[in-house]
Formats: sequence, C-alpha cells, structure tokens
Amino acid sequence: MLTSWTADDVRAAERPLLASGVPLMERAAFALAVHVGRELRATRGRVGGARVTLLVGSGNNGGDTLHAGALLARRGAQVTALLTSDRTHAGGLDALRAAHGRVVPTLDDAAADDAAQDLARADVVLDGLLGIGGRGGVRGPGARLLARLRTLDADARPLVVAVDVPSGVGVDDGTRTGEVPDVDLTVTFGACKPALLLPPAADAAGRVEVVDLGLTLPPRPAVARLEATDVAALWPLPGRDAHKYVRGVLGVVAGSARYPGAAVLQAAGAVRAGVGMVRYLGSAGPQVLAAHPEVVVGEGRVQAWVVGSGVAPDDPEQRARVRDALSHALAHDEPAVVDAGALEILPDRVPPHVVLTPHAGELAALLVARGAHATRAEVEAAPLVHARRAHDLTGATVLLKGGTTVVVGPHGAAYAQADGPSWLATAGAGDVLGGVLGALLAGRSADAMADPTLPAALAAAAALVHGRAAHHANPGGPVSAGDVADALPAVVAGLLRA
Ligand SMILES: NC(=O)C1=CN([C@@H]2O[C@H](COP(=O)(O)OP(=O)(O)OC[C@H]3O[C@@H](n4cnc5c(N)ncnc54)[C@H](O)[C@@H]3O)[C@@H](O)[C@H]2O)[C@@H](O)CC1
Ligand SMILES: [K+]
Repeated sequence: MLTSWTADDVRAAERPLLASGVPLMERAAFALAVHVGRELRATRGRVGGARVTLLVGSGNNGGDTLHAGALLARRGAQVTALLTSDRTHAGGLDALRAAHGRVVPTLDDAAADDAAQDLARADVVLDGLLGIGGRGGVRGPGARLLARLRTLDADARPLVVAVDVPSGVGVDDGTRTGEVPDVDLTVTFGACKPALLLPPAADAAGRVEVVDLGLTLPPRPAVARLEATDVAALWPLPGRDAHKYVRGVLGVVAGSARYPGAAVLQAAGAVRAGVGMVRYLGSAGPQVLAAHPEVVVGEGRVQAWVVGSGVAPDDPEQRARVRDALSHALAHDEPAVVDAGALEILPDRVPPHVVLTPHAGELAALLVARGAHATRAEVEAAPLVHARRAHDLTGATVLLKGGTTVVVGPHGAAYAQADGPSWLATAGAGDVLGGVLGALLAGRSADAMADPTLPAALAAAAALVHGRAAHHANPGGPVSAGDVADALPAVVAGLLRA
C-alpha cells in the first residue's frame, strides 16, 4: 500500500527531530542531489559539466534546492539559481555560493526573459518554488518562470525535478492552482503527500521517490493507494466447507427494458469476481439468464445489494424495486452499492456500508440535490474535496469514478486508485465495477457491518481489480466492458498469488 500524510502531519513529525538537532534539510538535500545525479548519469553519462537550473522560492523548499545545487556544483555541475523572492534561505544561498554556483535574482519580467534562456539550455531544472508551505498558486516571479518553462519547445525541454511536490499543487487535497510544472520526477521528503496520489495534481508529479527522514507519522495515512499485494487480505476466500450462501449472495437490481445490458454486465462483474450467487430482480431476467445461467431470477435472501445501474427514470416498477432493496438493506444491515439512477432516490442519511458509485456529473447532482453548490468541472478539479463533502452530507462511503478513482469513507479513510488504462472509459465499465464491488460486499457482509471503514477498502480493491482486468483484457488497446468482466477470474487469481 502506498500511504501519504498531510503537510501538518509531516511538520508535526519533523518538529521533535529538528528540536533535537537532526539536520533534516541537509539529509533531504543530499538525497535530492543523489536522485538528480542519477538522472543526469542516465541521460548524459555524467554529472560533471551538466547544466542545472534551480527555481528558488522564499522558504525551506528553496533551501533544500540550494543545498542540493551546492552538492551538484561540487560534483562539477554548472549550477544557476534563479531567485524569485527578495527573501531566500540564507544557509542554502551561502552553501551554493561557497560551491561556486551562479546566483541570479529574477524578480521582474526582463530578468524572467533572460532566465528563460537558462531554462532552455538546462539539462535539468529543479522546482524549489513551493513545498508544503505553499498557499494557493505560485505568485509573482516564480509563476513567470514556470510559464516560460511550459512554453519551451519540446526539444528544448529539460528534465524537470520537483522538490518535495510540484509547486502550485494543493498538498493535502490534490488540487492545482495557476502554473504547475509538469515534472518528470518528484523527490518527496519524509513521507509521500496526498497531492502525489490524488487527481488532478498527481498527473503533474511524474515518478515519485520518497526520501526516508526517519519521521514517526500518525498510524492512519491521509490518503492511501492499494497495491497488488494488498488485495489478497481483503478478498473473500472460500473456506473448505464453503457453500454458495456462506460465500455471499448478491441481489442485483439493475437494467430496464431500455437498458437490459446494464443488468447483464453487472451480473457478469459479480459472477466473474467469484460471488457465491447472484439473485436478479427486474425486467431483464431473460437477457441476464441467457448470458449467465448461474444467476437466479427472483426474490430471496441476500447478503448485499447493488442497485441502480441502467434503471430508466421512466420505469416506475424497477425504481420501486430499487427503493424496496434499499429499505431492506437499511433495515436488515445489508451492505449496498448505489449506482446511477438509484443515487437520486437515496435517503437523506445512510450508514457507511452503503457505497455510492457516482461519476463526477452524478456526484455534482447529488451535492446540488442536498443544497451544496457543485458543478461537474468543480468535482473534477477537486475530487477528494467533493467526495468527502458527499460522505459528510450522506454518511455513505463514496467511490468517485474517474481516470483515478477516489474513495472516501468514515474516520478519514481515503484512497486514490489509478489502476486502469484510459481505454476503460467505455460504456458499461461502471456496471462491471458495481458487480465486482457487490461481490466483495456480499462475501464480507458481516465484516463490513462490524468495521465501518472496510467498505472503503473493499471499494478501492474493486477499483484496483477492475483496472487491472482492463489492462489484462487487451494490453495497450481498446476493451469492452464485457472483455473486462471476462478478464476478472485470471486477474483475481494472479492477485491472490501476489
Ligand atoms: N520543516 C523541515 O525541517 C524540513 C522542511 N523541508 C522542506 O521545507 C519545505 C517547507 O518549507 P516552508 O515551510 O518554508 O514552506 P515553503 O518553502 O513551501 O514555502 C513557504 C514560503 O513561500 C511563500 N509562499 C507561500 N505561498 C506562496 C505562493 N502561492 N506564491 C509565492 N510564495 C508563496 C511563503 O511566504 C513562505 O515564505 C518542505 O516542502 C521541504 O521542501 C525539508 O528540508 C525537510 C525538513
Ligand atoms: K517544489
């Protein structure tokens, strides 16, 4: 599992070490210089003679950058520091000067234009404008330099390394404001930060290297990302004496005369993910049975529900079934996945074993229906913030679908899963995901009732498996939702061996 901590968590963890005289900045700068040196050796064979340009802000992030620049200068690099403030970390500046680095104040437009030539000639640029102390987008001279860097021709573009985080990202919430450099590598100190996992900021971060500074961090990360080796511990495994009812029965209320495919695909996701049994309720029974003879059509006992996919607004009977299923789930402590059409008929408050699976537009509509202001674009610009708002307003666990899927649950539980290829953005893929998640909740129904944060972990696991199934179905190329479902058994088997 990848784990990240907020700026405040990191500061609090640094405090006792700094108080006892541990030279954290020197350690951070040394590790940064090692990583940059490695990149330079890989791209041009050696560090000696390499042109290194430092973008230096007013805080300690700039201090790290200047110290790393000094170390690189001592290894023979030609280092230029572009200062963007009349305040600069004094120790870092002294170190760079002592190592014969060049220091260029870059405070006005003319100076920024001259500096643009430095940027174009550089082998590597270190972004040391803002770290965990940044508030809002980069302002002033730093923003001018980032604009110059962005508009360089592709063949003049140097390697760009972010110091701690790409400047201009919301460190804790993954937003971006104003100019944010698109970096190749982020060297982050003490712990990974949420912005390096969350969309849209993480898209700017490139490869992430975490430098261990020996910090003692709080037990619960701010945002996590499950990896392949985490799935086996979450997956419901059949015991020796298992039978279908023990393994979990999933009630599927999906599809309508107009959209029978949603029901077929949702059943496919659940069946292929290894649920004990699927019970289907709705008018698409013949289509579901034709595709999946193992499904049972009609009412009966279930351990979890998935409701709403492909339920047309003009299908009062199916909407009534969705309402009944939701009431049953709430009255009998059965976990439920609430998708698409069912989001509109969600009760005001629900427990966290109800998992909502909206995309950005549906999440915006859900928030608006509860009196909050949100547009689809705002949700996409700040997925964690809006998923958290939806959790706060409804009580539900929220899985917000997107290129990176964000999951939020109670007690601050949050995950950002970036497992699928862009090809996964295809009709019906969300129905398959709902089926996979329903299968997990049915298989771990009692556990999900006992541990209110488990549904969020299961939702993240479902997103991981779903994304990997898309890769597996057709590496590097297009996939249909059905292909994704078909790939599930092999992907799950592989993950259980991991
Ligand atoms: N606390 C520590 O001991 C350590 C900190 N380290 C580094 O220190 C960084 C944090 O340092 P700081 O707290 O000084 O914060 P930053 O260096 O992130 O930036 C704070 C400075 O930038 C200015 N500023 C804030 N928002 C701005 C904006 N939007 N545009 C322009 N200027 C803005 C502030 O006035 C302040 O002077 C970390 O990210 C990391 O790089 C590392 O050296 C490891 C040890
Ligand atoms: K930075």
